[in-house]
Amino acid sequence: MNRAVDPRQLAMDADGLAKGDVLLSVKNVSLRFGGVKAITDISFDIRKGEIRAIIGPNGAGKTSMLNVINGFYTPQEGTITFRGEERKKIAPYQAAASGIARTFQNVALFKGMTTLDNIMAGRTLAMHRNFLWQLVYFGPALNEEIANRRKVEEIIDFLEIQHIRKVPVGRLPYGLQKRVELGRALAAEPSLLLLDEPMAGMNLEEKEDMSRFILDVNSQFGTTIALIEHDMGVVMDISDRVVVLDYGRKIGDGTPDEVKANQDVIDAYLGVSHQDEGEG
Ligand SMILES: Nc1ncnc2c1ncn2[C@@H]1O[C@H](COP(=O)(O)OP(=O)(O)OP(=O)(O)O)[C@@H](O)[C@H]1O
Repeated sequence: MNRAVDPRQLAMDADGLAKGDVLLSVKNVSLRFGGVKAITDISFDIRKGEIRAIIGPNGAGKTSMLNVINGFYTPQEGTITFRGEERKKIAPYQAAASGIARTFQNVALFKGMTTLDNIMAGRTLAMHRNFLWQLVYFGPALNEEIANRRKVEEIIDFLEIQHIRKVPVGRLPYGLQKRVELGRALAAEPSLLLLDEPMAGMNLEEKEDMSRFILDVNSQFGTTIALIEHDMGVVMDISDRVVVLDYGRKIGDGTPDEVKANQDVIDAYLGVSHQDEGEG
């Protein structure tokens, strides 16, 4: 008998989700530091295959939200559901092992190590074999090492950083360090990539390059991306959907056009220049 194949099935990958399915959902999350309410009762979701931006003024709770998603902080209330698994608490290494990778506001790399070694370090997470296994099964372990190196070289080619592969990252300009950090996160082959201000401190050309790489990671690797970014031009250009926070609360959620037309968002954030705000 010839059974009809669900076309969505063909688009599914290892996690059993198709493009557009909910990959991660944040439900009624609240996070406090003593008396400071960093996040208050926030809910939103991230769909597989999309680029989702989280925006808002300084102190709105954006980084705290990423830290909840990847297990750095445990919220006092609410839950996170990732690939259908609901959880209240997860350790960062478990989040990483389950397919969530991230970059940081201030580049987090081993500054004395080369580009190649930093990206190789990011690959460690994808190595499933432990040291004892490698001792006993030297041959397969060697093959795994070769496969890992191949993947790392693929990422280096993809990010166009061949010329700096042997350079210690501490000697690189900031824009390139950010690109290496993206490579380090990609090396783990994440299904969800969290980027905390990937364009911060970059000039226009570097921002354009980074935007292109983010779009290419999304389209070529199929990686779902959630990013925090203050450059509204970039956010509105590259994001599928945007969630807007203000004083720890969600005040808007939708496509870039919907968010741009949302009066609460205009009043709280888009109406004032972020620059002016920081200087005030
Ligand atoms: N570890 C912490 N201890 C105490 N308060 C914190 C901590 N982390 C964040 N906060 C507070 O929580 C609130 C939200 O901070 P958060 O860094 O998440 O905002 P943000 O939107 O990422 O800001 P920015 O755009 O400036 O990075 C702020 O009032 C901040 O001072």
